[in-house]
Amino acid sequence: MSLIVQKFGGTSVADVEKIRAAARKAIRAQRQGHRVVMVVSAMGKNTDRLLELAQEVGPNPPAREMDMLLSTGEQVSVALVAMAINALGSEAVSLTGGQIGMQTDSSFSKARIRSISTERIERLLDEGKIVVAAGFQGIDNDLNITTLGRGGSDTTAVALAAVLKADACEIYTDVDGVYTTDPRLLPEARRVDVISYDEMLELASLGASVMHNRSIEFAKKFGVPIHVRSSFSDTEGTMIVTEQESATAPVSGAAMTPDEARVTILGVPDVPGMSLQIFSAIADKKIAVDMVVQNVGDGGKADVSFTVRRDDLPATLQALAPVVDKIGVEGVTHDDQVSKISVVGANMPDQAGVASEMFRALAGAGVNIQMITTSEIKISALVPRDQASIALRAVHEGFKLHVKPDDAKSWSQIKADRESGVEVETLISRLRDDALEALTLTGISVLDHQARVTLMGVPDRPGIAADMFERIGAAGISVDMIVQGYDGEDGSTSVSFTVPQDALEASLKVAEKIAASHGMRGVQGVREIAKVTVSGIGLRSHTHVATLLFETLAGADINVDMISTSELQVNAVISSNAADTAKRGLEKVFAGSLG
Ligand SMILES: Nc1ncnc2c1ncn2[C@@H]1O[C@H](COP(=O)(O)OP(=O)(O)O)[C@@H](O)[C@H]1O
Ligand SMILES: N[C@@H](CC(=O)OP(=O)(O)O)C(=O)O
Repeated sequence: MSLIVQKFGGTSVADVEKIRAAARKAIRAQRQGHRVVMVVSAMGKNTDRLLELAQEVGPNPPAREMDMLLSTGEQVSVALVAMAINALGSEAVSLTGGQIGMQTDSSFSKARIRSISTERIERLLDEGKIVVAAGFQGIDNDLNITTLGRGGSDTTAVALAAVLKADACEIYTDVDGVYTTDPRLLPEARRVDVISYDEMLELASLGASVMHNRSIEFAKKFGVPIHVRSSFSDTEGTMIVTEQESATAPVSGAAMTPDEARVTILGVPDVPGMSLQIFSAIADKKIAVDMVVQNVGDGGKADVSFTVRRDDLPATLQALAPVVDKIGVEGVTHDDQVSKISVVGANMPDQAGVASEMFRALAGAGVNIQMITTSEIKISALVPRDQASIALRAVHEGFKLHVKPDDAKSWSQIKADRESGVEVETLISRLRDDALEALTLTGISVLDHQARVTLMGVPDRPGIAADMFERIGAAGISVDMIVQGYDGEDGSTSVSFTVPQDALEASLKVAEKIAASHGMRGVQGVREIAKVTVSGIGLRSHTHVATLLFETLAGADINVDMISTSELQVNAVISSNAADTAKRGLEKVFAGSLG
């Protein structure tokens, strides 16, 4: 008998009528012959209300008590959903996270799942019951209640689908699928039939709140197909699977993270270990650092810029104060009026000019780009917050995301193309019962024979990045990593990018011309660099990967020139002659996580 996991988010159980509608969906699935496990979130905005209540009682509530409080939201809704099912004539049993045997670590408010025991659920299903499980919560070794982080019910659902080897995992929500961008922000956004795990993982961590990013890590790791669909209709939604919708479209989705803050540390001594000191001080405070750009400045000094969530800015500055004093920098600037706009596309690595197209779209809308980072399948630009909405619309329009690509495939076509279910079987056999959410790395690689070009004193105004990368593209040079920092002192920034070593001369020639036409300070070229890449699943949520990378490189006296991070990769550009040492060091450090 097939098994379906159905997850209902807060908006889908916001009132009694919606609870009844959710109950009817589960009953219908059961009457169609499926065994049904529901995962339910707290009603409507209940979690927000509980958070406000805690703040009213006093500042800085203990993390353990917060989880105790927040978990009550789900306890209310599972009981009501089970009652609704019983009232409609079917049998249901509600279970808390502890009762479904959801064992987590003890990181309150962001606990990771260790294991799930399925016996009780299976027994109840065998008895013909619908199991209504509380999303978002678990218990640690000491039976403390933990929560998985905001939006974590998606992760509960996908994890349950994985361990129960469910035939389907349906995420019911208030939109009828995944769109090319948040349809509430951009009504012209298009619903996609299919999106790949990699694309959804990046989009989810870049602001597409429709899915919790860790649920996609799970789905990718264990090959769980996810169906995102509407609670309020029966239309087919979006399938999140290994495959992507189009084999040619350079960009599949765009996202905005509105509340970001930028911090720039000016004049950091350009010697090994500096980044480590800076970022480990911040990591110690459990603050997630996002876009990291290190620009090689003049005279052996570097400017290090990064972004954090706007709420985390005060704590970040506090954590930095002793470090910057110790290492002796020239100054620290910050701006909490910035937003991040990102585009994501699995076909990006095969196509030149995607970055310049994004920069052109932003320039066309008069948007000034303050920072840029690129990685394998995403490009992010930091923009002033008051321009964020026009920036999102501009990139959505620029890449014609409202238009379905000619070669777009439907889920049924993709399914038909699949040879067999073998791949899923092998993935499921990788289930490890003791550390379901443990870090999984897929490789450590070195891309050697690269060169770096840096343009210094780049004027901080709209259109410069677009012009720069269009001219480089027109010269037939393919650019890999791009980073643009922000120094905020004299209003100029610097931009670095990597190219194959044999394209260095040509790149420098174009760069000199660009520098002359925009009155830039100068151009620097470095031959013999290499990009070291750690690849895996969910690397941004496993924040210690970047810290360990810095630590390992600093420990081997290796200086990091450029950095970029994404959900799939952490990249560091270093000198070619240090590449082997770096690779060996990293392989040793990450030995336990390499799959
Ligand atoms: N790319 C996207 N596609 C669809 N919805 C998105 C996207 N990005 C953000 N969203 C937002 O996600 C919302 C659904 O997530 P959420 O409010 O957490 O629902 P739930 O309560 O069901 O978990 C939608 O209403 C939509 O505004
Ligand atoms: N109730 C929790 C968990 C959750 O996943 O909710 P939702 O499914 O409504 O995003 C929260 O608000 O974060």
